[in-house]
Amino acid sequence: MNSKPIIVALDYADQSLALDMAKRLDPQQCRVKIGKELFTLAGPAILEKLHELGFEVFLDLKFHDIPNTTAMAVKAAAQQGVWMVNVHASGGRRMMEATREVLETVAGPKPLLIAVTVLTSMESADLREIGIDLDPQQQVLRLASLAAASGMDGVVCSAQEVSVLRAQINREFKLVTPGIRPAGSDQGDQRRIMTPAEAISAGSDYLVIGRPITRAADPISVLKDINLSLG
Ligand SMILES: O=c1ccn([C@@H]2O[C@H](COP(=O)(O)O)[C@@H](O)[C@H]2O)c(=O)[nH]1
Repeated sequence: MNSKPIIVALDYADQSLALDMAKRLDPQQCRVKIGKELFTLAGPAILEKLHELGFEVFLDLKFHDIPNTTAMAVKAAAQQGVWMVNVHASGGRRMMEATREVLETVAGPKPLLIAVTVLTSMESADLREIGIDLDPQQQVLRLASLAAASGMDGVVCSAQEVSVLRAQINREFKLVTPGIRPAGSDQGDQRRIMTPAEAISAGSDYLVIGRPITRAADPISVLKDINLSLG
């Protein structure tokens, strides 16, 4: 297990709430993630503020567009100094390869480039409705193998697929898993879930956790307990 596997999802409708939470968190204990809601509200300034607080930031905008547009968006993210950025694997090989190639033109440290496979909120019935007659695990395996062949550093998947992926893909390939729910916490809109300790023992590299921490009465003690549960 890496020394800092938790990524706290700062999903807030107000940047001051996100920054208040960030100031309570310790950058030695976790990384943070900015998603569509907060980035749309606050823009790149929020990244700068989190960097000033000492955090490594996962910019979770899940880019999905034609190759040139996606590559330029990834380049812009890299220029903001983010630690991790992602695209949708379903954008295809040429799109992912374009994002890998564009990072070669960026000076300085490069972000981890990660592809989203099947959203953790989706189950078989959701896939069927969009014309995919595979179960989530089969579709995750298919997209993860395409992502690896297209030069990605890893994938977003659910922890439920991690042990199967670990058996097939090299150890350096990062497995980033949202849909993490400590025992007894509300599942909400997530469908393919696992507890933090189960996800780590299955082989997840990074656990993305939002509401179970940020909506808790005492977020810092929840984060501490989760870190302790990982051993
Ligand atoms: O497949 C995916 C990809 C991204 N996410 C993001 O992770 C967090 C999870 O938040 P919780 O509150 O712990 O459910 C959220 O920001 C999602 O946008 C995901 O859940 N699943």
